[in-house]
Amino acid sequence: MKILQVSDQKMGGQAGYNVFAEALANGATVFGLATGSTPISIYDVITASDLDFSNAVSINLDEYKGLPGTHEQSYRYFMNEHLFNKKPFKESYVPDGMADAATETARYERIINDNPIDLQILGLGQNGHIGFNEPGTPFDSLTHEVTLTQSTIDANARFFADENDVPRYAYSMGIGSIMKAKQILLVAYGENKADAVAAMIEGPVTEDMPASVLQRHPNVTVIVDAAAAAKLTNREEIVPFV
Ligand SMILES: N[C@@H]1[C@@H](O)[C@H](O)[C@@H](COP(=O)(O)O)O[C@@H]1O
Repeated sequence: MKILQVSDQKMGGQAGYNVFAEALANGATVFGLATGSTPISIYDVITASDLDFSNAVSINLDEYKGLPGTHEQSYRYFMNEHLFNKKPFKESYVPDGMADAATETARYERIINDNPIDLQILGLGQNGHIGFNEPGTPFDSLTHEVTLTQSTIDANARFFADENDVPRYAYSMGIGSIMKAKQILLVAYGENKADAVAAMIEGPVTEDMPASVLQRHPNVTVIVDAAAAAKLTNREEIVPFV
């Protein structure tokens, strides 16, 4: 794993943009994208740039079950607002939260197989989840319906008027689907991610800590700020991004 430490999220946006732009320059045509507050600064730099990815395809990690793409808290809406409406891909796939679970998860996994992901961007849950793969999710899981944990519901409640409005289920790429990507960029900021960052990089590889599976992937870059990196003990592995 390559670990880049940035001074703040703005620098993280630049560092993440560099990884995206380099992949594109090297011929990447399929980008796996993430939602959450973490990747926003990367999308800001991408949309302000003159990068041309109008012939590339994007595939998002996950979507809340039961929210239509027009709902302001749906991940489709988020992606439209932060990236797709400003700079479109040739095609952008996000799971359809209104579709039947069995049909939609099978359809989505077929999309991933038909469009192998060159670069997958990931955020990190406070409990170490990637996509919506909560602790205990099998490492060989494919796109599936997820029951969100209380910790994830609590973390996401800030975006909804009422905690009871937070969906309890989601469709998510599985850990096996994510690990098929040729390259992975995981980004984490803030002290509330520090435990998960340390466990992901230095802890045992276990399904109890979904992101620890990345230790088995051959091409992973991690972007962290000082707060998220605070609990790493092998400090010499950390490369400052300036
Ligand atoms: N499904 C998303 C994840 O993909 C994201 O990584 C996580 C962290 O979000 P944030 O970046 O806002 O901390 O939130 C949600 O659970």
